Amino acid sequence: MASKIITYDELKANSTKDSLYILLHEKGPLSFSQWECAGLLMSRPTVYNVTKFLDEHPGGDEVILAEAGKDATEAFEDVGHSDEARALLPDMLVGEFEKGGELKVKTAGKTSVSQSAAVNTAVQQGSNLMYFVPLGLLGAYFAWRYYSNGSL
Ligand code: HEM
Repeated sequence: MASKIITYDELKANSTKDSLYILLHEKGPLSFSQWECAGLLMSRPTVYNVTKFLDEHPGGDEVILAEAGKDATEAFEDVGHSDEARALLPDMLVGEFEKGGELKVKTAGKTSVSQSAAVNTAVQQGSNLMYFVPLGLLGAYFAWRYYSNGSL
């Protein structure tokens, strides 16, 4: 099926209440857990026109507006939208997002990327501690045995 290609500029140009496009990675015919395993390889970045739906959205218009000009996939999936919610998407379809446009979306959202990098570093440091604390205790134990044997 030939699909319209939406550029990053078009996505940005439609980021108000009067005209709002949302970028979502369409998961295709797989169920969510299968899609999660297959990761982004199986999904296609797709643009939807949600302008008319904004007032009807059970989660309110602000949460969707906050995703304007960004990749809304994570926000959309985090909510755990029902199959009924997903079934509404085809009627709002505008087209496929331009290849490489995602890079621009990622650059535009740099702060959140660096924030998650900071979280990753913190988690990594936390798991390093998990190794160092027991190793340190073991070392202290042997040092104690060595010195206490020596003094006997
Ligand atoms: C075109 C995209 C979207 C559609 C078609 C859609 C549709 C729906 C529908 C039908 C519901 C009712 C519950 C359900 O059936 O799952 C819902 C709830 C909700 N949606 Fe969306 N949604 C969209 C995008 C978003 C985005 C981007 C967010 C951002 C966080 C969001 C946040 C929420 C929240 C928080 C609820 C829960 C409301 C509640 O139960 O109080 N939605 N959505």
